[in-house]
Amino acid sequence: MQLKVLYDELTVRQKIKQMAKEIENYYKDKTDTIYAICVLKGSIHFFSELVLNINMNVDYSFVHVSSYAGTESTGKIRVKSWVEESLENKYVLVVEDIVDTGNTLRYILNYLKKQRPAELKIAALVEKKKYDHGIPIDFVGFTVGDVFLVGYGLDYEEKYRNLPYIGYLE
Ligand SMILES: O=P(O)(O)OC[C@H]1O[C@H](OP(=O)(O)OP(=O)(O)O)[C@H](O)[C@@H]1O
Ligand code: HPA
Repeated sequence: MQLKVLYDELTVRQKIKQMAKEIENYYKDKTDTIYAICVLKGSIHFFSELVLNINMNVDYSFVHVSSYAGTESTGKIRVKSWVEESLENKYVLVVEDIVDTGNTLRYILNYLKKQRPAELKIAALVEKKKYDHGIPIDFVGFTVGDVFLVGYGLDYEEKYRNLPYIGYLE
């Protein structure tokens, strides 16, 4: 398989800055603190870059879930760690690197909703339109079709996560 660049480093960083401004504008009249949840492992770089560019108070939390084998979703979500604090009355922003089948996000949202946050919003660096996942994403970076992406946190069998750009395997 050959690795090709889809969005170079500058394009990714500029997009994340733009998303950070959108997010800031959305929250600034609602709350003084965003409770951002990073979905590990894939969202690590997006999360870090995003919160560094949001000019308001952001509390961090992490969930670690996985469901992929190679390029296919197994459909079974394995939870490796979960949020420990109460989410009650918090302005929760779930930060995902990619929404593909939507299985991961659906699972996460289902549990987070039960914790009665004031609001539950979603930011995704990439939304894939291969399936109709049916989940409205509030803040989207890039929209792609049927292509398997790597880099900027996205992996293929744990490889390529640390590429500073988003590429695809052909
Ligand atoms: O919409 P879906 O089809 O569920 O795909 C999206 C999820 O898949 C990837 O995680 P993965 O399970 O590969 O774990 P990782 O984040 O540790 O790579 C990605 O980081 C998303 O969380
Ligand atoms: O395109 C992808 N790349 C890496 N991980 C993923 N998880 C869902 N879709 C993808």
